[in-house]
Amino acid sequence: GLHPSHKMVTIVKSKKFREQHGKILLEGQRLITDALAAGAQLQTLFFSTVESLKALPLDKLKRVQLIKVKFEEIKIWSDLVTPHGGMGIFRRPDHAKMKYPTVQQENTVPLSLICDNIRDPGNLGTILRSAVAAGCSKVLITQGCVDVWEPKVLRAGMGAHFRIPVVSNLEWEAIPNYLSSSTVVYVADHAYLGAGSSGQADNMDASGWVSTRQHEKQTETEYEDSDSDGEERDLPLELPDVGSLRYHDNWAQDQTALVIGGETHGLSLDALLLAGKTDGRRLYIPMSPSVDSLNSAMAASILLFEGRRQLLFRTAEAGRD
Ligand SMILES: C[S@@+](CC[C@H](N)C(=O)[O-])C[C@H]1O[C@@H](n2cnc3c(N)ncnc32)[C@H](O)[C@@H]1O
Repeated sequence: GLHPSHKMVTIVKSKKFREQHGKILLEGQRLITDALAAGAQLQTLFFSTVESLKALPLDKLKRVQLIKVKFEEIKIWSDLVTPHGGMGIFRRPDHAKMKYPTVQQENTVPLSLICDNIRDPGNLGTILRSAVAAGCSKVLITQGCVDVWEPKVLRAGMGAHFRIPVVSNLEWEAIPNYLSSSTVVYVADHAYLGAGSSGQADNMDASGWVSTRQHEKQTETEYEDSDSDGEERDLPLELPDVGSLRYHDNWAQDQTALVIGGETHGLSLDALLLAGKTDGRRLYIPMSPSVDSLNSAMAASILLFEGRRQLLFRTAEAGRD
């Protein structure tokens, strides 16, 4: 029969357990090492050979419950093809208490990523991996997204969770608390709406919204889901008139945040409202007319690397005079 730990691992893999007990499961030597280096707290480690233990920082294993199991058992539990280095049960990391790699911190640009309704774990992990590679300073993840500690997200993230602050489970109202007050929020949108009347202060009423409703079709299809949590809320009578820029136009100037929408739900109304409030724009990657939209992770990568390029270029320009 199976080792009693089998049940334990199966349970730790469930979202309910992660939420109720504040624990996560990490597999493989690389991820476990990354997590330990960032200060995540390992509680229980399942390992199959003493060899695999040696690859881990021994000083960090002092107060850890070590459980030796047969390699065959780890293979049954693991999502990895070659699950060397075992499986560790960690306390769910608190971004405020983590220590991220210095080389990563030295290479960030003032670019934050906000994930909105990303439901697919492979996409979310891929997006995190790109965000780290593009030198984002942090990633904010709203409640409409898949759990960032789900094994598939961790696997696709390739250690991204332990390289920059990833703040998850956020309500939209809390997002501004994680952005400096000068941050301009841009939203990735596969629909190109033209310049809109954004920026033309004479069209705006006192609240900063403009009162033209140019894009009837979009307001009906894209935002149907924005209040599906059953909560009654006062929607603005008009959508904020947030105009579009192409991704290669100048947008990343100073403190910048980028919102990426989900696979089926797209952008939320909250995202657009925040873009409107901060004088941001929609960002559009021009596509062949036969294509409706790009995959969320693909769009995120293109925009993040372009944002990085623009931010670095501006810094270089400023440094010259
Ligand atoms: C698959 S698309 C969303 C499609 C969804 N059915 C909808 O109606 O909104 C996923 C997300 O990727 C981003 N995206 C996709 N294609 C894009 C493009 N060409 N330009 C800018 N962002 C794009 C947007 O943030 C979008 O919400």
